[in-house]
Amino acid sequence: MRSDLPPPGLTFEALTKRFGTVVALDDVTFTVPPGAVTALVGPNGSGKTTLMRIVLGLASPTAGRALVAGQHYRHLHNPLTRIGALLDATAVDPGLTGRTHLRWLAAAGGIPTGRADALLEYVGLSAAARRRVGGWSLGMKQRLGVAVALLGDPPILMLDEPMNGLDPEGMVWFRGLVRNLRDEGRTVLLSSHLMRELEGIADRVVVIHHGRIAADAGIDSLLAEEVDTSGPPSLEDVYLRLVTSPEQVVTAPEQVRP
Ligand SMILES: Nc1ncnc2c1ncn2[C@@H]1O[C@H](COP(=O)(O)OP(=O)(O)OP(=O)(O)O)[C@@H](O)[C@H]1O
Repeated sequence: MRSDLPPPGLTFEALTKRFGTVVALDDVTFTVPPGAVTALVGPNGSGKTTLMRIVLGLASPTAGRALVAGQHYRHLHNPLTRIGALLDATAVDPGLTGRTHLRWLAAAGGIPTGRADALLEYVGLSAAARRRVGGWSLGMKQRLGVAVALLGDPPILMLDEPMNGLDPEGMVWFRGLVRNLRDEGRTVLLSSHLMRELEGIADRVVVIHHGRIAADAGIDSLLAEEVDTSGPPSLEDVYLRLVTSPEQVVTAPEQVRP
C-alpha cells in the first residue's frame, strides 16, 4: 500500500445482519472516506443504527465486516482516540451530573479529566454541567453525547441522529460543529431523517433501504441528477425517489465536495 494515501475512514464489506427472520443489513458494502462528512439516511428500520452498533462491536455481523481505519474495533489500541460515537444520547444515568458522567468516562478511558470541562464548554453545557442529567432536555443530552464522542479527540466520529431534540439555536450550533470537524480533517458518519439540515452539512450521502444500499454518491452529483422536479432539486426529492424505487442504485464515489 502506498504510504502517502490517507488512512481509510470506515469500511463496510459485504455486511449482513439478521435478527431471526428480520434482515437488518443485506450485503452492505461502502466506504466512508476520510476527511469528509457522510450522511447515512434511510427509512425507520432500514438498518442505520444496526450498522453503527456493528462498527463498535455492540452487535456481531451475521456475515461480512466493518472496519475502523482498516481494523476491527476490538483490535484498536485506545479506541476512544480512534473513533468517537454518539448512538443513544438518553443512555446516561439520570442521577449523575453531566460533569460527573463525562469526567468518569474520561477517567475510564485514560483521558485527563480536565478535558471534560473544556468539552462541556465547547458543547455549550457549562451552565448545566453540575445538574443531574435526569432533568435535562433531549437536546442537552445530545450535546453531552457529542462531548462524549469528542473525549478522545478522535479522527473519526459516528453520530446516530444527533440532531433529534435540538432547538433552532442548537441546530445552528450543530451545523457549525460539523463544519469545524470537517475543517479539522476529521471523518464524520452521521445519520438523520432531517434532509434539509443534511443538505447543508454533508459531502456525501449513503441511502440505505431495507438493509441494502440504494445510493452512495457525492451530494452535488446526486442533486445534479435530480432533473424531474419543478423547482431546484433537494436532497429530500432524491431520497423520496430512491426509497420509493428500491431497485435503483446510484453510485458516484468520485464526487466529494471540495
Ligand atoms: N436487537 C434487535 N433484535 C431484533 N431486531 C432488531 C434488533 N435491532 C434492530 N432490529 C431490527 O433490525 C431492523 C433495523 O433496525 P435499525 O434500528 O438498525 O434501523 P434504523 O435505520 O436505525 O431505524 P430508525 O431510523 O427508526 O432509527 C429493524 O427491523 C429492527 O426492528
